[in-house]
Amino acid sequence: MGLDVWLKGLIAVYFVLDNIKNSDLSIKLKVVFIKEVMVDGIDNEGISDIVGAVGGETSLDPSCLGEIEVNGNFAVVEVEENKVERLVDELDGSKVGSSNVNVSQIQDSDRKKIRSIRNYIVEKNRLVEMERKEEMREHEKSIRNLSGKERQNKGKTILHLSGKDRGESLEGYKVKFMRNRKGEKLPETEISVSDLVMLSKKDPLRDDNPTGTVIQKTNYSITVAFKEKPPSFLYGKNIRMDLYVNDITYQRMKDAINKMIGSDFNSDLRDIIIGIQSPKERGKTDIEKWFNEELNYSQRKAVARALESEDFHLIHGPPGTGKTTTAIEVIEQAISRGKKVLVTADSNIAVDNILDFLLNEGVNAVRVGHPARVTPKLRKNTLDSLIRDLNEYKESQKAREKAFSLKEKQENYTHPSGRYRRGMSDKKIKNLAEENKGSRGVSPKKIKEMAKWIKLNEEIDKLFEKSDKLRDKAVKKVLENSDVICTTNSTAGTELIEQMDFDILVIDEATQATEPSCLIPITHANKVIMAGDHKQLPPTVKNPKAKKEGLTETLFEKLACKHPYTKDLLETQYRMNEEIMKFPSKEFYNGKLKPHPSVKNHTLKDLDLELERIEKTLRKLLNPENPTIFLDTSNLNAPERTRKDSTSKENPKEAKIAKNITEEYIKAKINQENIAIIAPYDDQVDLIDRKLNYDDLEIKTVDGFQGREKEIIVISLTRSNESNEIGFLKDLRRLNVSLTRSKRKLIVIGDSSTLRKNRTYKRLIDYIKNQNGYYRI
Ligand SMILES: Nc1ncnc2c1ncn2[C@@H]1O[C@H](COP(=O)(O)OP(=O)(O)OP(=O)(O)O)[C@@H](O)[C@H]1O
Repeated sequence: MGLDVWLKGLIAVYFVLDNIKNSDLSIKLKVVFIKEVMVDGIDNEGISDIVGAVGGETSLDPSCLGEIEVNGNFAVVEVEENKVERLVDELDGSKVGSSNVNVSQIQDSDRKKIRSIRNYIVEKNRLVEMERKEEMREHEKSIRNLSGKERQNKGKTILHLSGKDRGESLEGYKVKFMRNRKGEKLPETEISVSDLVMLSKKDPLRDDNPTGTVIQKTNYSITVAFKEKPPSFLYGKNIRMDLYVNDITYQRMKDAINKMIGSDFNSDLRDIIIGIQSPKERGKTDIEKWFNEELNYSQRKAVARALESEDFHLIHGPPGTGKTTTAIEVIEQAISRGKKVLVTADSNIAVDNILDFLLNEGVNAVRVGHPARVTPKLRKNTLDSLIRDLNEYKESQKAREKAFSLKEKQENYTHPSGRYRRGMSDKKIKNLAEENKGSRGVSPKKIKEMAKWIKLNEEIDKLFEKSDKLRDKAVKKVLENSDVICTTNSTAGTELIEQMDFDILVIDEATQATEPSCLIPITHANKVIMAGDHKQLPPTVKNPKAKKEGLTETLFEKLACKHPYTKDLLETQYRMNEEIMKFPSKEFYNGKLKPHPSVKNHTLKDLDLELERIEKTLRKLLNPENPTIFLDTSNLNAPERTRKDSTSKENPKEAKIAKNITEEYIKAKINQENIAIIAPYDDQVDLIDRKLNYDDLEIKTVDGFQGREKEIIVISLTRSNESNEIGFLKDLRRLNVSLTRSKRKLIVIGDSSTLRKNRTYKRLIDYIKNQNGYYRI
């Protein structure tokens, strides 16, 4: 038996059956030390592409490879140790399939770390994909289960449209859609400016139907911008428009997750996110000048500590404590230290809110995003608008216009299609034309025409290329000259800022964004400051399994729990009367909230109500000097009910009470804009909404009212049943949001016998009783 042994390390063992000659069995045992290399930058390539690349691009035999594990855009490949150097040398920078890859050896000490990164990437991609599929499923289900007409009645579809070409602009190729019948108004619809829509002719489920963004809407027309040239069927009749799912955000989340393995991601930030490293010790920052002199102690402390931190800092801002105000000071201080700042939030509204603050402070900020999704008054600050003033952009437009006019001219000549081309190359056609010759049965005249077409085409291509380059230059100029770039988390994944790096990223409303969503801007950042409140509602996740498995746990919350010292609590609130504040402060913020003196004792009394107009029996209840009221319906027999096919709840008697209270206040000359009615359930909101008809009165779900405030808030808790079920009222973050929206008066309507079974609700009722605000009806 011949035995060869290399005993450098005992990792892989090959048994090679050797010299099998009749019964003379010889076993050659070869022990090979195996190393791992990382192949980073693959796109859709798989194991066979990697094996193929080793065979094709290197001088190695692929049999030197062991196990290959592909994850997203990287792969970990086992290789015989003595081949590692050659593999890295020869494959690094070359191609695997159609991707250029970086190849590096994985050091033994890095192996554990890489496993953690790999697990994180696989896990987060899985959750994002679950959620993406859920959204698609919901959309498809609705299209399958409802007729076009039914969807139109629900405001999700518009039927019988016909498109008109409205040319090309920065927003893309524009098509204006109107009803087939001239002059017919559009039906009432949810589809509005900035929505993504899908257009179809016969089958709204075809996956090649074009999608675009609504850029303008009137009573008679909707104009949509398409990124790609739209198909001509849109200019026919009976086109259908459906509200669609925005898939690009999911793609960007996955791209950001996959980037965590490569050099594109700051490794300290990555390791903290993944949980294998702790945030670093802070430096020391002296702040000589405050941009906002009114900042209170806890806000100043948070600003200083945010500037001092090396990697992550969290500003925990309970309701009305000035999270955004504090974040603005951080940004201004950072700019004054010569830093470049990226500011994001999950929603366009939140980005516009912080941009508005910044512009009022005179900060040089630009908004990146589709102008249709930006508040009209801020549109002049969008990138699209700012580049228009630059010569580069003007030149780019000129080149584009010229290209289009050449395209028109081109139509006069014969297109070198298969029929006339007959296998001839462009060069050959041009040569023949110069020599005034025909060929392959094509006349010299046709050859000349085709040559002209080809030359024009070359000119057009050059013009488009020039136009794109000039436009890119203009974009770069605006972005480089701005101190701050504001955009949504999702749009931080746009190619416009792909190459940019920022010293500091500020994410506002960070507890409303999923972790994968925050990763998109973090790929550009060296340090991250997040403002949010994890005691309020988390981001909405539709897939119940993804929710259960952690997609609602935000990065803010994860870091706040794991590294509490990275977090500063803002303690002074500028919204609620002290009596309204006390209960949520005790329950959710360890009693740390303090009312600013300007709000501590404010009540409805300051608003000059005409109380004599309020019905006598209700005067005590609506008493302006009493800030918190609980109206108990337990003696009233006011049960909840469930609509057919609905998972939501409604409570007609509570709806009636909410209506009466609100109308009494309106009678007493409270401005409608100062009141809101909120309820945890959609169906209850809908029921109340149908009972009241005031233009400026807001009736919203609790979730939809997060981040907002009113002088008076009426809450209808809705649940009332024999089994004392309170459903998703059990999520106390929802209770926290409900109780912290009002400035001067909070009226809670609910059935104490159902609610009291939950200890927190019981304490709430007892607290209001103690404040003399409890009434049984
Ligand atoms: N130091 C301060 N002095 C005076 N007013 C302040 C101060 N800080 C914040 N405010 C005021 O408090 C209000 C809430 O501030 P801001 O919008 O920054 O809070 P927020 O925490 O982001 O709000 P929300 O809880 O609604 O998300 C604003 O009207 C703001 O001007």
